[in-house]
Amino acid sequence: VATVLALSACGGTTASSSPNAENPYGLIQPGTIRVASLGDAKPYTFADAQGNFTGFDIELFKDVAHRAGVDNVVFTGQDFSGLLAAVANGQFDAGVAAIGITDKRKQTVDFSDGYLAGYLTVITTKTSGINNAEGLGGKRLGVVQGTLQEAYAVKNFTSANLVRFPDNNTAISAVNSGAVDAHFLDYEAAKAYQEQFGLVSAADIPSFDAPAGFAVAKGKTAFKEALNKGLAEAMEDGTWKKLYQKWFPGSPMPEQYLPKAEQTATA
Ligand SMILES: NC(=O)CC[C@H](NC[C@@]1(O)OC[C@@H](O)[C@@H](O)[C@@H]1O)C(=O)O
Repeated sequence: VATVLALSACGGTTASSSPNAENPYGLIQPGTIRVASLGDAKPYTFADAQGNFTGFDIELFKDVAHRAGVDNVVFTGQDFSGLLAAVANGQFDAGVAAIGITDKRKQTVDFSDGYLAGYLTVITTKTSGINNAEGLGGKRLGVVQGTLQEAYAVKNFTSANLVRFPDNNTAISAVNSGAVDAHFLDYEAAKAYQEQFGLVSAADIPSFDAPAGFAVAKGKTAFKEALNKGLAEAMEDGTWKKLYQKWFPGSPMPEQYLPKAEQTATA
């Protein structure tokens, strides 16, 4: 009996992560998708007043998961810097947090198809005197550890003094307290913080070559394909457009995620 118990215990923890008939997507817990996300990247993903995760990325993922046959999705907030490793080592089934798809990141995880392409934005106070990227020279610039903003700033804002933070909230607190002169984050999150704290935008850097995708552990092919199929359906039936207009009202809408019939024939 001891042997059988030992085997079943072992099977209960490791076997479930490899796909099989009962668990075609190789989920940690069959029937539930465990997602690593962020609590402070509003309106992409954030915890609302009731502590529930919501936002564009969250609602799109839940829609896609539903189309893949899974309605039980559990979100956990964590620092961005450890998020991809946590997905890669099987702590989570997916990572959903406006995560730009890059070749470097593909060394750690696989990604779904892209679902959002936009800008990286530098925000600052009205009195900092920073009005563009050149104005960052000699200034303290906040970045969240592990983001594309960090990589971009290291390469391009060489005369700025980079200050690394675990998340946006701590970086924005540092801007508001004067501990840093500016913060470098995603465009829509920057807009939300501008409205909340009266901050202003100093530069918008296009990041269309790294659209956001859902991160999944390498080798979870059936899961990744199910997510891609759901994404394509959500784009074609206008769900993507509805969510974009809900969460990013007034922002220019990238065409490539609209229903085919609404895409102007680009040359
Ligand atoms: N949630 C975060 O802090 C992620 C920050 C950063 N996001 C970049 C991005 O994916 O944001 C959504 C879209 O604008 C993408 O074009 C962009 O690369 C990154 O992937 O590193």
